[in-house]
Amino acid sequence: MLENINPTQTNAWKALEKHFEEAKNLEMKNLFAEDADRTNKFSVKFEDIFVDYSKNIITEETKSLLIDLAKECGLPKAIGSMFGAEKINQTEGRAVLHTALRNRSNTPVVLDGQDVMPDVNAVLEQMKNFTEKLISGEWKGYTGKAITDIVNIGIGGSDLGPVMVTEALKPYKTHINAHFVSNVDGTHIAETLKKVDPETTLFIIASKTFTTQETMTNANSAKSWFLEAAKDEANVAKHFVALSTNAKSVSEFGIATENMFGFWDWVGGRYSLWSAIGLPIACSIGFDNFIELLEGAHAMDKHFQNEELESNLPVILAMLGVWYNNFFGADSHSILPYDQYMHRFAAYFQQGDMESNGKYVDRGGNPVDYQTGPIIWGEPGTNGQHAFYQLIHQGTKLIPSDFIAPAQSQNPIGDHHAKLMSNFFAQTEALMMGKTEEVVVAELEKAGKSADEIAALKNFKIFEGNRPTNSILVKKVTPFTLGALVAMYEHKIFVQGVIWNIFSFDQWGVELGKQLANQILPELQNDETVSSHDASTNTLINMFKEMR
Ligand SMILES: O=P(O)(O)OC[C@H]1O[C@H](O)[C@@H](O)[C@@H](O)[C@@H]1O
Repeated sequence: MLENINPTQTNAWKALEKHFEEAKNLEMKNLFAEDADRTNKFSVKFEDIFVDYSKNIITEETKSLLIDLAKECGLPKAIGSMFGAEKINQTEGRAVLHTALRNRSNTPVVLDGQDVMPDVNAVLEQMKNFTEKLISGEWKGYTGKAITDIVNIGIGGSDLGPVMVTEALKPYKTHINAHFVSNVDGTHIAETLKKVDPETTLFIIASKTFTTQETMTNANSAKSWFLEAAKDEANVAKHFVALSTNAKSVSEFGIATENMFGFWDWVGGRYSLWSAIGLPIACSIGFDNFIELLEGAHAMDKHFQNEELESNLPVILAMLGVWYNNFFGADSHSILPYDQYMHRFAAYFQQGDMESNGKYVDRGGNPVDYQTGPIIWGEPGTNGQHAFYQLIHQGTKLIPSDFIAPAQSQNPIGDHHAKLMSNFFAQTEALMMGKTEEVVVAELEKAGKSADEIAALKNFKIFEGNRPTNSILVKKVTPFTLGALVAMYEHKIFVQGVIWNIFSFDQWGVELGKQLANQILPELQNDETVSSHDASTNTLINMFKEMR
């Protein structure tokens, strides 16, 4: 079990507070000037991933105190508890075993006296058979045609992972086209159905609980649309499969048990792309590539489990995050992939991180008196540069950022990649080095500005610099590397949850809105004036009824 340790009461935290009083004035460029070996000291190479974290406001002392904090908060034991199948998702009484889904070494993972690996392998085998039949065209639709399109209907963890990965690995795409419907807004399903043909489309209904309003509504609409063409209910079996832990509701929906791909309550929704929820990924990039994705994640799992904390990637990234979040007061963290295919990566980790660590109650059940999970955001470079980087460079907020880029482009056209990468390198350099008054003035003089003009302009053109970044350079975004990257961020989130003394694997915060929506829905289904809510909500509902 995870211990209940208030991080702020540890010796390491107190030492960090003291250390911060000096460290907050450190200038990274001076640290580089003083130590030629800095990048060597503050970087890790793992497989085809190079993480340079030397552009952070840290010294060796900072790092060692952060590692002390991790130890004092019981991190090594907590890692053992997760991999050891202890029920560390305490508020739901569940183990946290997404690592078992990609346990390619197949060593037993024993939960409640039973090895879960035979079940994991059986579902993988079922996924393999299905994927191969679908891709080869052996699986036929109701008119005897092969399937060309899949539509995944799911939301949150049953959507974001598969979307992110199928986009990131598009260069590995088979001829199967993958579509994703998540929003209950009818537009999402309507626009998707315009693109597909009922004879050649397979719907994958993805929902861990199989009760989620959005997914069930979209699934029913898809079924009606399909039956308009296919008529006979018996045809549903050829065009609908389910990914779920809830066999009963799946069969009530009309999907045969043999077309259901199961997983277990020890797989959290936002950690489920490695499970049956990954079926659209396997259909989209082929089963062998899906296995490569699992292999990459497994390699990172082993690194996380076995590597010393000092050179352990998820631990380092997590502790840097704690440094900025809790000592510098940074309230957000941006993820900036310089890879167009990774355009949903930040969105994916918005759920991964914010649903895991957006909590104010500690493991003892009491409100925390320190900051927990940051706001996660980001867009691909270079688009972000022309949108929000202004604020990262010259705003009043400190925004630690992860820059991610592949050395090899999947589309090496002309000098596109060199240009993209020149921006990747330039941005982190600019964020650290800034631009001094001296340089600004010299530039303005060179441009022929008068002394008055220079005085009026110069402050706007100065960049303070000293803005922290991590650079994550990978050889190429392959299934293996992507798997490793995703697992790296997953474990980073786990480490931070351990430090912040919160439960990272429940998500009670999504319940209240759902409950209230369920109460409001019947009120929208008649024309009566509503008066059961607060004045604002009543006015809005009644206005809606008038306007519709
Ligand atoms: O797969 P399901 O059960 O449809 O849940 C979809 C999503 O629902 C809620 O928003 C949360 O519980 C998420 O974690 C989950 O991913």
